[in-house]
Amino acid sequence: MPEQFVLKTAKYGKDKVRLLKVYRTPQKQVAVELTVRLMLEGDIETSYTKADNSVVVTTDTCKNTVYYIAKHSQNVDTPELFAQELTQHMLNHYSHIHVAHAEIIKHKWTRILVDGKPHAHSFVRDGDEVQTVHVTQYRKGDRVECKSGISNLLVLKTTGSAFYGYYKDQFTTLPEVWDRIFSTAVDCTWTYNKHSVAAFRNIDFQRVFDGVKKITLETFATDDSASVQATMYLIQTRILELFPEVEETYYSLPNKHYFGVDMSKLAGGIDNTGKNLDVYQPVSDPSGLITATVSRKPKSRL
Ligand SMILES: O=c1[nH]c(=O)c2[nH]c(=O)[nH]c2[nH]1
Repeated sequence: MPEQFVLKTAKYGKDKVRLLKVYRTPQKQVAVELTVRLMLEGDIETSYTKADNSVVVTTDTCKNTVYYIAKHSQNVDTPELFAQELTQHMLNHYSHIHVAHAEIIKHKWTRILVDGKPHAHSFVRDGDEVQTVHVTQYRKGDRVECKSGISNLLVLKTTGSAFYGYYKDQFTTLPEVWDRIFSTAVDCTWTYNKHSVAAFRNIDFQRVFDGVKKITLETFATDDSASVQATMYLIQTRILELFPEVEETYYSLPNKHYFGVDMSKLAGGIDNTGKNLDVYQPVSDPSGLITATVSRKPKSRL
């Protein structure tokens, strides 16, 4: 190997391992559909630098392991726990693997309501959003890190959003508005501050997920929004206030613009402005993109 080069990072595994797990009881059945990426790091350098395959736990084995753990786990419905069971298995079985990552997308299947009651074994895809999880487990210190999230949660409000008072100079053409459409596709993640395996597995992940989604939707709906930035920060601080086990939140909100259609030259002139504005054109690009990470302040040392 040329002496002047160094292998700086190396990580490999299987991506897009898709599975449906069904838990059956006489009363009802539970369906969980996941897409899994399982990635490994460790003493694997020589497989890259010396064509030494003896250190390679094959990506095919990674795929088999996902199905093996899914077969035996009681926790596939809680992707954080299932992910940690995957990473634990890899660290237990392969002594030269020192870091394992399980990234999971949980697809939405909601029970169909029949006469108002959730059906025992039939489901509908009733939203575009997915639940996301990235668990990283380190052999060193038996440490678990977890980033849970929601992706592609589409929302829109038709009033209760303004944008004015922003910085203006000769490059500014945007008109100020006191009432506009606000629409976005929420992408967010949050991390937990419990890093030992035992403490991690005691977190009520479903409660946090439900709470984050509720805060996101209710704050979006009710905040008299001064900007995407201000509404986003309000959501993030409310999450940190309600869930002490959450250390940090990251939000990424595209500003999906809806502009009023100019009808002044249509059919002799139609007023679609001001109080008469009710026909909009969705403009998919370009779109604003607002992001922020909000975390707890480090505790000051006494
Ligand atoms: O909420 C907003 N934040 C911005 O930073 C911005 N910029 C822009 O053109 N429109 C908006 N809206």
